[in-house]
Amino acid sequence: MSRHDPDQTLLAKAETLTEALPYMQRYAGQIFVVKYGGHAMGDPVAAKGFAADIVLLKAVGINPVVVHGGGPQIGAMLKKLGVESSFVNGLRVTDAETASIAEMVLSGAINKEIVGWITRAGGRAVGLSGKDAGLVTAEKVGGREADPTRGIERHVDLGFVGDPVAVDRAILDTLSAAGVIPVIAPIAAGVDGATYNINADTMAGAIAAALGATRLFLLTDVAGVLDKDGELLTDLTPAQIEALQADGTVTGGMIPKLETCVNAVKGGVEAAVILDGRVPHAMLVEIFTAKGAGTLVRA
Ligand SMILES: Nc1ncnc2c1ncn2[C@@H]1O[C@H](COP(=O)(O)OP(=O)(O)O)[C@@H](O)[C@H]1O
Ligand SMILES: CC(=O)N[C@@H](CCC(=O)OP(=O)(O)O)C(=O)O
Repeated sequence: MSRHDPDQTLLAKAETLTEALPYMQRYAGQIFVVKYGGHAMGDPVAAKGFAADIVLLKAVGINPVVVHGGGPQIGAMLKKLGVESSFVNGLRVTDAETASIAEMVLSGAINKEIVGWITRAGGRAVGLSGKDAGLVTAEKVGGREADPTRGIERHVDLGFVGDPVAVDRAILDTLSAAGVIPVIAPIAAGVDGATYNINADTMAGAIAAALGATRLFLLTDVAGVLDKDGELLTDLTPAQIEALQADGTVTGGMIPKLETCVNAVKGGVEAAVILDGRVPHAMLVEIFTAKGAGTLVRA
């Protein structure tokens, strides 16, 4: 066969590229915030694929901003060090020792690992946390939980758990303009100078809203939001999400995730997508094909 004979496989690949072209043109210059969850990053092959996808976004003119989690990895380190840990409504109760271990795992180990993956995939990445260049300022959250004995909610002190209350985007704009992909750990300083541990979904949502991002991607370990029969819900509005929470279809870690999506789209993000970070190139399918992947939340 000559080098120029038509090859159906190659033609299909070329068609994939032409199908992607209108999306590349539409999204060039826009910001996509990608949250990479601790559960999604477990598999090294998937992690490599994730890094290649991020580098591809940058190569076609999109400005990706990565915010990562690491809940399971913090849990493993706390266990190794013999420190007890508990969660209230999906948030880790964080005393001073836990905050320092969370910072070590998130800003130290995981952040640099992701920067390494992106570098090996041919991109240029810089790792930072909310502390760097005053990117994010945190405020202590007021935790609440149900009191089963009295049938009402009671106040619980979550310690050094923070909510992002201000985002200074200057450092992100500088990095993006220099062709660098920012990789952000969900740790920030409070106005009181203390170190706060922030839920990574919440951190990603606040950064996406502050940047006026076109998309917020939350990469996790399920195909998206599932209904009571386990079927994927491909599109949701804030009103539908409220109903899913009220009837108990959505529980556990999916609750703060959907709240983040609702806050992001109400805060000006065009759409937020929850999708499976373990499925190779799920994000590319969602961005560059008509079919899409995961659950898309729109105002
Ligand atoms: N209706 C639902 N659809 C999909 N996942 C759900 C639903 N309700 C609860 N979940 C749970 O939410 C989890 C995702 O949240 P979480 O474990 O916090 O992810 P991550 O660590 O990636 O942030 C899923 O693995 C699933 O167990
Ligand atoms: C306050 C709080 O809960 N912080 C989280 C931060 C990491 C995180 O959110 O990681 P995932 O996205 O992998 O769950 C924690 O300590 O686990």
